[in-house]
Amino acid sequence: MGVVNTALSMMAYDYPTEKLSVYVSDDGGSKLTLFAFMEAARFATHWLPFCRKNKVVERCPEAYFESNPSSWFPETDQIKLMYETMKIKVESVVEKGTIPHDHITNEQEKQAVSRWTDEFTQANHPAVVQVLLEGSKDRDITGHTMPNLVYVSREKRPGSPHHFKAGALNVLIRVSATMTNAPVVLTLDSDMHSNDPQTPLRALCYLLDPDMDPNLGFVQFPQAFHGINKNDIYAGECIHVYQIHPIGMDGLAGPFHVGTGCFFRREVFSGVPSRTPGLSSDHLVSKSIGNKEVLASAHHVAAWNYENQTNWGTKIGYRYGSLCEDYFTGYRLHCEGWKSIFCNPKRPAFLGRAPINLNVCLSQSKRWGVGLLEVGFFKHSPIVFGLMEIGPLMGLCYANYAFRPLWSIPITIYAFLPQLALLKGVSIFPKVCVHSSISIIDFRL
Ligand SMILES: O=c1ccn([C@@H]2O[C@H](COP(=O)(O)OP(=O)(O)O[C@H]3O[C@H](CO)[C@@H](O)[C@H](O)[C@H]3O)[C@@H](O)[C@H]2O)c(=O)[nH]1
Ligand SMILES: [Mn+2]
Repeated sequence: MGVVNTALSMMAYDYPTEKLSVYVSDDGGSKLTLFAFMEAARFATHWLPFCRKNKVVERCPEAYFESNPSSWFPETDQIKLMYETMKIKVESVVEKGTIPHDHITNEQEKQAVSRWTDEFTQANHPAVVQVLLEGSKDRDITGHTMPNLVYVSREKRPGSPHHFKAGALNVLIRVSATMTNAPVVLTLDSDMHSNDPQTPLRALCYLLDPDMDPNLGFVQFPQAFHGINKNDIYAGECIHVYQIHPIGMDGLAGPFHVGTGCFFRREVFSGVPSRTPGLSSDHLVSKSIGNKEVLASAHHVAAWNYENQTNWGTKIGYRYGSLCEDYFTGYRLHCEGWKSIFCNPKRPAFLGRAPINLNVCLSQSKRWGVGLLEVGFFKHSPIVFGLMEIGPLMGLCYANYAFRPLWSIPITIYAFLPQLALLKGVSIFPKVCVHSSISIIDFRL
């Protein structure tokens, strides 16, 4: 239900629905996820007008109902019941691992689910691009246009590299380019939700401002979290990464990309003209997203071998080669001359989940450590490539992170050495001579 809430909170943005398209990437390739989104699409036709009519600020349904809103509207009980029913239905389907026949209500849904044949596995399956809501056709219960909602599960074949999240995002960039090709793209992780319906307007204020540097490539919002334990014992909030350093970098070429909560100009991903003419950032999509041709090209660009012999991952799209694809991609964009801006409104634009147990925390730290060193010690190292491309200060900012995992060596030594020295009675610090003298500092007012 987490990712359903992510999508619903974005679909309910205060933004003309006919100009809004939400693409969901399911890297697990599960028909249960597709089912959850079919249900979400139905619920959205009630949720969106409810939020609009009552000017609800908290547009993530789970967070809204959890917050026990003080201003209870006449329809709140009804919509809450609707949400709870959907949640129970989806959770029971996920628990059973299969979708009962009576849960499939129309031919279109039946056809979509039938693509999960016996051979369909998580690591070996064709691309699935399913339009769940089509702005030009679907209406909410008040007759208002719905935003587009598209489910995407890219093709996976055993033995072929899929490049983790960077690969998934590149597929979404291409699929959205063939279907709607909006000039601004927001990326949001599945463990986050929008916390402020005005956020697109804030980002557009920067991106559309004629006085702004035309090289402004992305507007980065900080990551903020909910559900962190009181003392945040695993330092999951990472305030220096998400709040402090970006403010400093904002005075230079701009903050780094932190993987989520970021509005990009689509152009930044185009790098050089791409293989399919329809994928250039300025082409206008004239056909509806349900059109057969459009769907065919969406499936084509989500194929496992589409990127072979192309510049995807090297010169265009999210860059491959580091487990920290966000840091690496932002860095390469800065090196190409793009600028970024930090937008940190009082009410957090997005809220997400941070690691709250040791296991998750360690595996995240390990992944980040490996990802950062992959940048530090290879071809595009900030201390060589970076210093030349973005100058000493930005180069230093990026190098600070690329080599940060090396701190683990002195820190580990420091954690054990004093205790060992104490047990052995060896002094590890230089001896200090204490002279028997007394100094008096006399302050007079
Ligand atoms: O093969 C993969 C792996 C991950 N994801 C998605 O990537 C996102 C982030 O993954 P998560 O497990 O939440 O990683 P975190 O460590 O919490 O993520 C932080 O660090 C990542 C870089 O390591 C960034 O991409 C994230 O934006 C940043 O929040 C999620 O939406 C996943 O669904 C994929 O789509 N495919
Ligand atoms: Mn996460």
